[in-house]
Amino acid sequence: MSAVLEVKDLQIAFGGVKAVDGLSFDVHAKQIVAVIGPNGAGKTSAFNCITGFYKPTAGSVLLNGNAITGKRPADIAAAGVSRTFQNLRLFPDLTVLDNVRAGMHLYGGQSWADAIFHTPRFKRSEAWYTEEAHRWLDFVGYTGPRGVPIRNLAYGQQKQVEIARALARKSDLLLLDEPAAGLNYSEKQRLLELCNRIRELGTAIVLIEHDMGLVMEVSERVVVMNFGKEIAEGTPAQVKANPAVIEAYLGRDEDEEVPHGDA
Ligand SMILES: Nc1ncnc2c1ncn2[C@@H]1O[C@H](COP(=O)(O)OP(=O)(O)OP(=O)(O)O)[C@@H](O)[C@H]1O
Repeated sequence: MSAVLEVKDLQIAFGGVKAVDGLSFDVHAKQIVAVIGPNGAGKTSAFNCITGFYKPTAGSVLLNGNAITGKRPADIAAAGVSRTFQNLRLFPDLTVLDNVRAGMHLYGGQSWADAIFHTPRFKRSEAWYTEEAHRWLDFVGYTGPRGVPIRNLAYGQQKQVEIARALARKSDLLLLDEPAAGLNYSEKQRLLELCNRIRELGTAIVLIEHDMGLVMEVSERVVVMNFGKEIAEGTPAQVKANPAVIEAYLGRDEDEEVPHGDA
């Protein structure tokens, strides 16, 4: 079976800094791949290249065998890539429901005329968007209020809504940038279980994550970056035992976790 995502020798430089310097990995349907590495290793820059927020200096990105390298973020999203952000990017004044609905208009098929004249087609599809939004909020296990502005919610709830919004696009590939950051223990457990249910939908997941307990439990493969370079790739067990990985984390910042911890 061909890969959902193929990243080949991806590179991006900012002035003299090679933020990503030769990253290659594949992700297949129903696979969860983690990208780990110390702060500043280049993980988010890699996500930004894959999703079109940055134009790679070299290398290629293929989605279901088709090159999406350097395309605009909206085109890459429409092609089937959804993402969440390290610092949430929701519309703070829109309601929970409208934030999720906003994620769906990419593939809505409504015309301006439908929207202006509120045609039956428009009303039908608006009702459908609302139903779908509720369905995805249920799917992620969101139990908070749905008609209030998102800015009123606790951080963990906002993160759930961001994942619901990404899922509502029904993409083949979901990129999660530090989904466990700021979550408490039980929220992390629910996230782990959610990742497994997303996998069952047939969606491929790539996650950047510092919580090594979560990474080791949820991922099939782990890609390790340090100073822009890919220093290891393998199963969680292989990566944990890799001397280059242990070395990279020993030179880490105080607040980073070591991959052989079970936290
Ligand atoms: N837009 C940019 N302009 C200049 N330098 C950048 C830009 N984006 C990233 N960098 C640099 O690229 C390097 C990699 O940063 P990046 O944010 O990708 O790392 P990261 O692995 O995601 O780190 P963290 O775990 O802290 O989020 C860093 O040195 C960073 O300062």
